[in-house]
Amino acid sequence: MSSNALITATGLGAIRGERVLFSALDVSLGFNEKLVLRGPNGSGKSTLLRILAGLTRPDAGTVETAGTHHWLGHRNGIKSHETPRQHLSHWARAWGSDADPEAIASQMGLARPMDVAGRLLSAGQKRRTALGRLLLVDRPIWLLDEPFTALDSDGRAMLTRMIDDHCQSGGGVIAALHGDAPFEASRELTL
Ligand SMILES: Nc1ncnc2c1ncn2[C@@H]1O[C@H](COP(=O)(O)OP(=O)(O)OP(=O)(O)O)[C@@H](O)[C@H]1O
Repeated sequence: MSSNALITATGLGAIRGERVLFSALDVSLGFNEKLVLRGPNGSGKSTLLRILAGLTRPDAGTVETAGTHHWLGHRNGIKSHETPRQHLSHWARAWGSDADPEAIASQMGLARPMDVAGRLLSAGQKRRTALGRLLLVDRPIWLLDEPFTALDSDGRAMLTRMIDDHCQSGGGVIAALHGDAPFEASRELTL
């Protein structure tokens, strides 16, 4: 693996049913890089992110990583009874984080709904809660599946700053996106 890479994936292939989603695909992510994944619905962006996160085995190829990752899928993963404070506290404990979950929730614009159950949160509040997990522990690789979904303009600006800060401090991001990227992408990969 290149010493300049957070991720080096080589010869990746994924077959779903009769369909080859991709084959012989090489993907790399360098330090400070923002790689945007593009492609129509069903082209395999989520599948590729899951493979890079080690959640799904590729049908061909290898993935090498030089660090830990955060993966954020389409679903926010917040239980119906769980408040933003409880959700972030749970993951802070699970990951041995020293971060203050309440401070992170506030930073994510969740001071008001801090103690509101997940089932009552708006779509954007749920997404902000899920995004707060990225700040609980410092992991160099962020794998984000349509992370701007449901965010208002302030939320989009906030996530853009988070991504910029993360990459400026040596991390890398791969994000599947539809539409314009609110941040300046280093590279794009179309499936
Ligand atoms: N476990 C599975 N079994 C069968 N087909 C699957 C499975 N997982 C994914 N697929 C199919 O693989 C294709 C790629 O799905 P994927 O979610 O990776 O696409 P995507 O590019 O992320 O799409 P979108 O832009 O709609 O989110 C789809 O046609 C999907 O139905």
